[in-house]
Amino acid sequence: MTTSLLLKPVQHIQGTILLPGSKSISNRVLLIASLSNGITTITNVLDSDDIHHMLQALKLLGIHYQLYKNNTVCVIHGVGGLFQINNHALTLFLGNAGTAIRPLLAILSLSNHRITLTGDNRMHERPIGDLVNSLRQGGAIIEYKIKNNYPPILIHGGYVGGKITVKGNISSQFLTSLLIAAPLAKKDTYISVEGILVSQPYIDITLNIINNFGVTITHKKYQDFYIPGNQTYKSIENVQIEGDASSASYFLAAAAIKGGTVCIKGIDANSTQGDIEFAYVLEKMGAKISWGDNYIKCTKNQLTGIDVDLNHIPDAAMTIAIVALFAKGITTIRNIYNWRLKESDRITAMATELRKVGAIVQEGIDFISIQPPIKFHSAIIETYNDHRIAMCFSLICLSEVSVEILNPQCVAKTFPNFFRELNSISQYPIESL
Ligand SMILES: O=C(O)C1=C[C@@H](OP(=O)(O)O)[C@@H](O)[C@H](O)C1
Ligand SMILES: C=C(OP(=O)(O)O)C(=O)O
Repeated sequence: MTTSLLLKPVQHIQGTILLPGSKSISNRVLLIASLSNGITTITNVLDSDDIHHMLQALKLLGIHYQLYKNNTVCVIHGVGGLFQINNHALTLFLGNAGTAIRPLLAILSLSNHRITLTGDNRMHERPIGDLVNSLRQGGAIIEYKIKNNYPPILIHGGYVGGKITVKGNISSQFLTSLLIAAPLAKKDTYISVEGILVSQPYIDITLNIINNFGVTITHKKYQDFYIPGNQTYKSIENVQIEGDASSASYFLAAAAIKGGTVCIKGIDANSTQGDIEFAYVLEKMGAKISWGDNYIKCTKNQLTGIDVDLNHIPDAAMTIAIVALFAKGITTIRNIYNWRLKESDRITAMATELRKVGAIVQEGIDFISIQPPIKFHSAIIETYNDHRIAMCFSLICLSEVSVEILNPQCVAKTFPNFFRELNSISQYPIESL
């Protein structure tokens, strides 16, 4: 049965949001802490589906950890090397978490066993062939269980490193996965990136975390990477996860469209996440942004459409497509082909739903162009089981019409409390209370 959530028009936006931890950082730190040589205490861990899938997999792989404070604190007992797997024929279900299945594939290719990685239906449509090809170049034996290039996959191990190439144009998560595995490989690894590398700031997140766990990777302009093998990640006593910059985008946008002012706590200009750049894009569109120590503030102002390449911030870029509805003139978002390969075909999904609320939308293979509606249409929004479509379209309640969001629970992938948080900064007209 499909459930739905009706969001009534909001009159004003004002307040403070305390951000949950970053998905990208949480899953990387949980994995690397598990491979490290001691105990790591991680605070502000995100409590969401993507992280539960990683934690469940780590448990099945023999990692001991304790969770506290509603799963936001995790004490991990690292194994100081590869997983010590007792059950040699495991199946790990990873939902639709790209940040779980892809790095785990690379790490599990380093030891010998029979481990199947699988996920939900959409995961079986998300390509992983480029990563498998790179691992095979380094000796890995990996089989596709249903369809070539897609999960589920069966890993036999055999990966030793050496000279490999990886394609950069589909997902940066492939390179991230190779980088996380490389220090534990028997041989030194040389990775050469073929073609353009998409979503580059996520590589900085990876390099930064790897570096914090005591391993240095050298590279030339994100094209050629060198990683000595036979290394050990060194556990860190305490790691504090930054707030999630992609999740911040919805509240920054809400303020820009309908504020008042919203103060977002948990990130600032020093964030290691590329999606922090969203605030600068919003500023370019006209919003008033100010930065402080561990917070960003955004205040409403007249918004104007822009023409931008947002390849580097694909997740937060979706929120710009919604801000475009409230801006003067046309907004074009370019170089976003890989939107099509994520939780849904996000270019087609966004175009379809944006048209429902009255926008005139042009969709290309790698761009979307949005002309705002003269008058908003109240609509029932299909969310395609994509958390970001649900969170983006909830902002339609900042127009003069209500919006109904189908399957609102899908936000649990990265932000289970999203609607509660949005409500906490929303003020309603007296008559709708
Ligand atoms: O490495 C990461 O944490 C991520 C990288 C990005 O994916 P792509 O590199 O596939 O664009 C992003 O969309 C995803 O939500 C998280
Ligand atoms: C693309 C996303 O997720 P994943 O980490 O599964 O790729 C996302 O969160 O928008």
